[in-house]
Amino acid sequence: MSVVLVVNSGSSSLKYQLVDVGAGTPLASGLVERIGAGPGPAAHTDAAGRTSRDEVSVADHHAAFAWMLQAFAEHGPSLESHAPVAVGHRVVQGGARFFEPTVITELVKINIDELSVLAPLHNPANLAGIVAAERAFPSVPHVAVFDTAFHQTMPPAAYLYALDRDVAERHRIRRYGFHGTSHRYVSRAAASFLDRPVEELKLIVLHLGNGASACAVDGGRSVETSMGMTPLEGLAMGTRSGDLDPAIVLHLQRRAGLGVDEVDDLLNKRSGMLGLGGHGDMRDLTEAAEAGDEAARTALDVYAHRIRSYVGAYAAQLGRVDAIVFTAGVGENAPGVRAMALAGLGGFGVAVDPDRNAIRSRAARRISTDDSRTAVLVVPTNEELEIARQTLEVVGA
Ligand SMILES: Nc1ncnc2c1ncn2[C@@H]1O[C@H](COP(=O)(O)OP(=O)(O)O)[C@@H](O)[C@H]1O
Ligand SMILES: CC(=O)OP(=O)(O)O
Ligand SMILES: [Mg+2]
Repeated sequence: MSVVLVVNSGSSSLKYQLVDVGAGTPLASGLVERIGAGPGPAAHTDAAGRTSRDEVSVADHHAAFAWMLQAFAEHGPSLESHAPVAVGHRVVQGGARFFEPTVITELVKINIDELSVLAPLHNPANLAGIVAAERAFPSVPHVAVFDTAFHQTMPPAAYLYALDRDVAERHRIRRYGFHGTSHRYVSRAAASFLDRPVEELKLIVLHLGNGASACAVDGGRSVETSMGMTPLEGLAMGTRSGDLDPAIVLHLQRRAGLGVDEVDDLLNKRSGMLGLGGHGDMRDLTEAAEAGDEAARTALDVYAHRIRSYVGAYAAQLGRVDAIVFTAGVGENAPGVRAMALAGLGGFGVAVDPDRNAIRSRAARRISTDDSRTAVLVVPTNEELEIARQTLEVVGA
């Protein structure tokens, strides 16, 4: 059995999953929240799906790992009989430097740290998780799997901003794209569902989670994606604005008197569905909209409108679309959002079947009508399994 521990360290959370890569199944998973911010929820789920919940005050990522080790010891499975052969880390920003999963050395850590200027909200937390995990698991290799890696195949026409070339190069300003691990996994899973080689397919993948991004996948390679230099660009998200006129940022500083950090906070944490509709969580937002809340309804309209714009743009870039694929928390679980996003596209050969769309399932499925020229699919993502597989490949276990 090849067991890999997958770690996704956020600024205030630690998510982990122990994966049996051969079987493709999780042996355990868990989450510690509100790291460094007083008492917060923590949960550990064992292989049988039993979840034990706790309320913990963890000061930092080291303490979060200590909680995790304790949870394994108390609730299983045992990390002695299911010892991980490697630890795979989600790292958000790999810049133009990392385009493959990479065994973590001191030099790699310096590079991840240095790339923090391009992902100040993500890379420092990823690095803190790596350092803590190395201490908890000192005798196995640690591997970084980058969100940006899959998008390194984008052509310059897609990744360049129309900025002064010297300024852009000096500051490494370009589109990097994120959620690559998910876009890669889902595009392959969609191909396998359609029973066609991914090399033959032109796909639009819509990863709609708390963060959200669209990706045009041509022959299995990312050719365009909606997130840019940072995960702020593109679709409207739970709390992030997505696309804006850049002059708005200047206006907020010049006229509204906001400082740089205040603008950063506004655009990343208080905008999107939260800012427009009062709820950053799609479940709460759709509930409010159904109860007649006008602001929530309008926010949903904006969310769907933005997705439709990207679908149209990517269809034009690809020249043909074999399938549009919904994934992640919202994409997998919110039929109303899926229907709104693709409404009115019948003239372009995209037709969602309302009955198929309403079916709740955890399996990959088709939700388009039989005569829809473009298939519309729901394909659950599994970033942890993909990270575990790539980790195992690099360490050659
Ligand atoms: N049944 C559901 N209906 C609507 N939205 C859902 C449902 N389940 C989860 N979501 C939404 O999915 C989002 C979280 O997606 P997820 O992929 O888990 O995010 P992330 O990994 O980026 O934290 C939240 O907005 C949540 O409300
Ligand atoms: C990169 C990114 O936006 O990640 P998440 O969706 O997990 O916030
Ligand atoms: Mg996610």
